Amino acid sequence: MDLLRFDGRVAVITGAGGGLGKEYALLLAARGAKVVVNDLGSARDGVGKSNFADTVVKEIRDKGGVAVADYNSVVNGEKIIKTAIDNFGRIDILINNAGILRDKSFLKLSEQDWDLVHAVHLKGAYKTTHAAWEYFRKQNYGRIIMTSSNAGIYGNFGQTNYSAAKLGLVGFCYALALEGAKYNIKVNTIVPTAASRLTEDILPPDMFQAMKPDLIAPVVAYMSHESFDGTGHVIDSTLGYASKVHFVKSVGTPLKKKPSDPVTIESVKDFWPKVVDMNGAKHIDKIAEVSMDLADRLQVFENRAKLDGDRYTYWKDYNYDSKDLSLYALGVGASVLNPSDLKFLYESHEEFTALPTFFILAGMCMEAPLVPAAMPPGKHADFTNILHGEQYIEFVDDFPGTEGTFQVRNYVVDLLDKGSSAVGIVNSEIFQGDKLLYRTQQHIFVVGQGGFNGPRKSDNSIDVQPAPKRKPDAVVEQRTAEDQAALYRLSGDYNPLHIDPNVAVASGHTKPILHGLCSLGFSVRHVLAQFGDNSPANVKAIKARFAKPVVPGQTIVTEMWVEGKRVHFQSKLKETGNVVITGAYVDLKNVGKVRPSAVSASDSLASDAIFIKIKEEIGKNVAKAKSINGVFLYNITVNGKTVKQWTLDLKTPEVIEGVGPKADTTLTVSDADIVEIATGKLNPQAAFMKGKLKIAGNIMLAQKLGPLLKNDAKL
Ligand SMILES: CCCCCCC[C@@H](O)CC(=O)SCCNC(=O)CCNC(=O)[C@H](O)C(C)(C)COP(=O)(O)OP(=O)(O)OC[C@H]1O[C@@H](n2cnc3c(N)ncnc32)[C@H](O)[C@@H]1OP(=O)(O)O
Repeated sequence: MDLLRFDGRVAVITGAGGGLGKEYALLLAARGAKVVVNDLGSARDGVGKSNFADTVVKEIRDKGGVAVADYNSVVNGEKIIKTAIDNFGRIDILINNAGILRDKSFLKLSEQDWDLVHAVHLKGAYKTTHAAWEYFRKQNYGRIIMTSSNAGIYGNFGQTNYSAAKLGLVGFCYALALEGAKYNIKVNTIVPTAASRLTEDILPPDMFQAMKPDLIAPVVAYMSHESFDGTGHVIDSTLGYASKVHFVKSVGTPLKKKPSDPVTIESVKDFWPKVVDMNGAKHIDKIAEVSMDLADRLQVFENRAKLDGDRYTYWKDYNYDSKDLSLYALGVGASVLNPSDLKFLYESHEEFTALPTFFILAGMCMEAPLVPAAMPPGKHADFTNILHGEQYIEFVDDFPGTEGTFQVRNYVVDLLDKGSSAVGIVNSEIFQGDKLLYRTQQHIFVVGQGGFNGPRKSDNSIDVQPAPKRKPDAVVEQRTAEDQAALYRLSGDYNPLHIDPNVAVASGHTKPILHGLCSLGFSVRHVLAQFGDNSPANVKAIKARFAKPVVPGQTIVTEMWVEGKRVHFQSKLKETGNVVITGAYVDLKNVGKVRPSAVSASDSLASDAIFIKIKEEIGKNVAKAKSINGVFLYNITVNGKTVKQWTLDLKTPEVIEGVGPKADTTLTVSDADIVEIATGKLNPQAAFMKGKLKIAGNIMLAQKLGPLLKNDAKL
């Protein structure tokens, strides 16, 4: 990297007779700047005189640098700037470093102590800066450094005068940075902690030794360089470390429940914990954003109150298109390895459609803090303590299409007190124009925030239903991927609990957990494929409770029971046996053919059809395929005796038992072709491209079968 040089630049450094100022002067001079070494030469209380500046100038000159000494007080800042102009004809860099202390506890602090400290730090910086400003503006170039202090930012006992002046410099820097922006004048602030005349008997001796000013000088020099583009930054630096400091503002709260309520001293008291709750606090960059931010929050508040009086209500628009559907389907485990999933993944598929659970997303209200706002005084809800407890969706009109815009009304219907925890019940109604398409209900479990004497039950709650006490009618298992939550979150639930290990641990988990809706998406796919003809439009309603967390990578085992048009289900983890979804059901319009759960029914049917044809072609007896956990076992028999046996392993983590191409679709479309592919007479890729074959899964199956069957045909 090229050295950052200051050739041709003139720097004025106040208080440069020792400590930090001296280091700045030495470093800038060594890199080619002409330097005005200003120092009044007094002790740290501003009393006395010495010739420190000459010593520094000599050191610079001895090393071949260019410098002049200046003994004016910063209170006469214009004289210091004149020294630069008289000697070097210009000024490019101004480092306001001079300072004094008059430390006393506030009771003993005199007005003179106050004024003197302000005169040197704040007024001194004003005087030098004001004098330099006209030059900076004319030449369209300037670099200004203010010097603040941790005492100003955090306050320090016995330094009320100094703390006030030092924070004043931060405000000065922020405002001046705005005024200088269009003239290429960058104004920044250093918050140094270093060994200097100001700190020598304040810091412990060991620390005093380690806090060398020369570790801070490069930071200040960089911020003074022409390549430095930042402005309005406050940079804390010590011990060779630097960090940015800025203010943050809490999310805050309206001080009333509804817009029509008055703000009273009591309501302020009630809402105070939310006023000072710093979870989700953010930095605001510009003064204009303060009012914009407030307007946004008040808008949410107004929206919340729309239509529903006392309820916390929030209206929003929700847009989606085919890409959202495919991304969601991938997030809940659909895969091209599973031919019957293609219609959820491929927008050109002739049956392309959304999974029914996709539509739950419109009702998820991540952007408006509905449950947090509904919490009673002294209780709070945020991403560190909420868990998705239950979910319901009910389609009341036609199944929605593959793209659209909805108008969504979300509101909290009840806040339940479960003793140690709270449960917020959030209803959503999803409209297109005036038409209600469907509704959802979420139970948001707020860990540890109960005990506010609220109701335990709600008439508005759509409750889970226990599964029958008999062996399940079907079981489907599917492993989730390690990256499942990382993929699922891209559908809009960016709760860090699902990806950030630190947040997960802070919320009491050992690692990030899967979104409840992701596990639900898996299980509902299983139910749909098993009993719903794999047709989302066949679904009327879905309900589930998330009983235990799932970790990405675990295997979801969905157990199903058919009772009329209701398919009860529960989901277990294969690895632990834990039941993770309970009391769940899918209400169907029509229950499809009930398929045996142990065999991948549709794949088996497709391959059976192939075998019948193969039998005709090769004149051999081919036994029916059997499937054990997705591995097909085929027997070639001659005169009742097995002469050859082979397996076709369709099992991948993503292939689901019980889900495959619909047998009838497959066979009517490509019956003869499959045989031709299997016996190597037809190139499946070409057939697919010509649109002759529509279901890619058959191609996969035939491709795998082809070589095997060819060999078998030779028997
Ligand atoms: C603001 C923006 C909104 C966005 C929301 C969604 C954001 C998402 O990113 C968040 C997620 O996806 S989190 C992941 C999915 N959820 C989970 O993993 C939760 C799993 N469940 C559990 O751990 C426990 O059931 C647990 C901890 C929930 C409860 O266990 P326990 O404390 O042991 O409860 P228990 O003693 O059994 O019961 C106490 C009372 O609570 C009711 N209850 C239990 N589980 C519930 C649940 N899951 N949902 C709703 N209510 C539940 C019980 O019925 C009982 O009440 P009562 O005595 O009145 O019957």
